[in-house]
Amino acid sequence: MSDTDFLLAVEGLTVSFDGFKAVNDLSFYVDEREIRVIIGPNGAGKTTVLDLICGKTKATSGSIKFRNKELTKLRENQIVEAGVGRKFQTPSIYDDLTVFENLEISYPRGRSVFGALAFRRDDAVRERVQEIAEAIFLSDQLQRRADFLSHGQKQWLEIGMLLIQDPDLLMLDEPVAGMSVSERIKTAELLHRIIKDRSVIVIEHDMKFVEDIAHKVTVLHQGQILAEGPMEKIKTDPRVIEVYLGH
Ligand SMILES: Nc1ncnc2c1ncn2[C@@H]1O[C@H](COP(=O)(O)OP(=O)(O)OP(=O)(O)O)[C@@H](O)[C@H]1O
Repeated sequence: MSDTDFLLAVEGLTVSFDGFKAVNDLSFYVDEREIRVIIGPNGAGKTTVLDLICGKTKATSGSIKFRNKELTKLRENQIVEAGVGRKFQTPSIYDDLTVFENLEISYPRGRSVFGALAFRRDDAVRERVQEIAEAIFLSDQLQRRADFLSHGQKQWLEIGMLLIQDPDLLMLDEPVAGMSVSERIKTAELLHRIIKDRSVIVIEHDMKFVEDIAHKVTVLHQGQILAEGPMEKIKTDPRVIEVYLGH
């Protein structure tokens, strides 16, 4: 297949579990600096799509090109190194560490194998932690143990732990589940700010939040695309209302 200008090009992607095609000949394309939201009923294949992109699940057939690099042949850690970050539904932060420490341990390991310039790196790490903490609304919580944070703050911290690795594509599975209204608004703000130099794919069920963030919405149904486009169009699409929004 030819090279594309898209950040992510998914083509003919299929995964079959014991003959059941959870994702079935799926193709979609994500632009640079785009927020793409994937919606659809339970079991539509949304989480499986993210699992395929990050290499947690191997495709049966099809292609996933990220900056024209084929991801289906790579291992999970190679996909992370290529610049793809993934946040799962349940936070995987270290409860007994502070916010600072959680961010610090997520800072990507330097290329200097011998630890040269370590003291300069420390400064760089501190600066970067500070910068990320500000972006995720936690700069006044740096010395707080993570288990004392609110549910929403924990979600932000985990986003911060991915952001500190500076991924070009960030994938979030229901990031605002369980958040208060004001936390949801701040999360939308956060996403709009971080796409200055990356793209984001979000799985979401909260339609108000989808409206606030999505540049484009992809509606999945039975492992295939039912509809795709801006939210204003998706909202009024009779097929989407029938299988999802109307419920
Ligand atoms: N490892 C697996 N083995 C067998 N079946 C699987 C596996 N992973 C997912 N499935 C099936 O694939 C289908 C799609 O699941 P998936 O979790 O991707 O849906 P979803 O759209 O994310 O749903 P939800 O909104 O409920 O999270 C489901 O029928 C699920 O049972």
